[in-house]
Amino acid sequence: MMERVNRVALIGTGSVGSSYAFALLNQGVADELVLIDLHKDKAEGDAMDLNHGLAFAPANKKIWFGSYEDCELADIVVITAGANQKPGETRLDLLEKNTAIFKTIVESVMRSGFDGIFIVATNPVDILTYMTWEFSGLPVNKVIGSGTILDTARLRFQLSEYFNVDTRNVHAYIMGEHGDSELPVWSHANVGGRSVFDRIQDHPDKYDITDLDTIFEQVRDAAYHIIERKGATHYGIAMGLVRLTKAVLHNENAVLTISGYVNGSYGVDDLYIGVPAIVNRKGVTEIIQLDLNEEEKGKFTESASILKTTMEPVLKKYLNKDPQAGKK
Ligand SMILES: NC(=O)C1=CN([C@@H]2O[C@H](COP(=O)(O)OP(=O)(O)OC[C@H]3O[C@@H](n4cnc5c(N)ncnc54)[C@H](O)[C@@H]3O)[C@@H](O)[C@H]2O)C=CC1
Ligand SMILES: CC(=O)C(=O)O
Repeated sequence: MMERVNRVALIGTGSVGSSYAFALLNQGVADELVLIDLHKDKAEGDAMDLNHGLAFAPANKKIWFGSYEDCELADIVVITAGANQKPGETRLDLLEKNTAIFKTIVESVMRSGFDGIFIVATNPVDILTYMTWEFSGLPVNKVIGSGTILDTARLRFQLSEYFNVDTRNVHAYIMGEHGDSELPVWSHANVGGRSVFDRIQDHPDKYDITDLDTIFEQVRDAAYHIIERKGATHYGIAMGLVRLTKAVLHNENAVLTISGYVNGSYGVDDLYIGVPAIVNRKGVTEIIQLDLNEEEKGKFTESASILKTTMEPVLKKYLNKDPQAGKK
């Protein structure tokens, strides 16, 4: 019996989108990839360019420049379209213009008859994931934001440099807003199974607990540092999005820090926010409830409250909804 081919539709082939398409092709993850962008020439040019790499790709794939009708048969629609931060701008500053863009995009995707999984990366990602869920009418498990997947990868990298251990043996999460109010979950961070606190105590000559603050600042502010230098960040998030795509298409039950719908856990209601979650072919099947310490709980609640307050104007304007109303 022939296995059904899987299809990813990518909306937005700018820096993040085209890097994602390139990484997806190189890792041989999707059978079909359709590229869609308001700037049609860019999407068409990318499709042509990527097709010229097929001879060197791990498997034969189909890539084309398409339209919203192609989303009907897509397993996943990845959205990386919209404005990015200019130097000095925060992610939250992008809310108004990107919500307007998302309304058009998500409604166009849904008109095609799409019934797959949305993966959202555009900023502010937590709020735009919420808006995608509302605009689409799909169940919460089928709408996923990249959340703190990139921040978690940045934290693992910084810790791996500090402790001189392979990044893949460092386990630590960033939770909360993908943005300035995010938090490191030190209480569950470990290197090769040994907690970061124990590891620091094991080598007091080399390590100091106060260095963790500097490590976190580097993670939280990484996007600003990169944007100052080259105008955008795209490779890290592109690889994070491929990781998420693979978790869905390969039904992995992978634990990733994504922007998931939280309604009751972590003391938060009716919000998309960065949390560890189990991801498989159905999307997000479980938000993992960690035992955060008091300081972490406080920071998570504060981050959630910042997101709620920030999203108030778009909830009112587009959905006539009061974000403080709580549980649905
Ligand atoms: N979640 C994360 O961790 C990260 C998120 N981002 C975000 O990703 C988004 C994209 O960033 P870049 O790729 O650097 O921007 P970019 O400006 O290079 O690309 C944006 C693309 O969106 C397209 N677009 C705009 N309106 C559209 C519409 N209505 N329909 C279809 N396509 C449309 C543009 O033509 C352009 O090709 C930004 O919001 C950025 O902040 C960036 C890095 C990391
Ligand atoms: C731009 C952005 O969201 C990031 O690199 O984290």
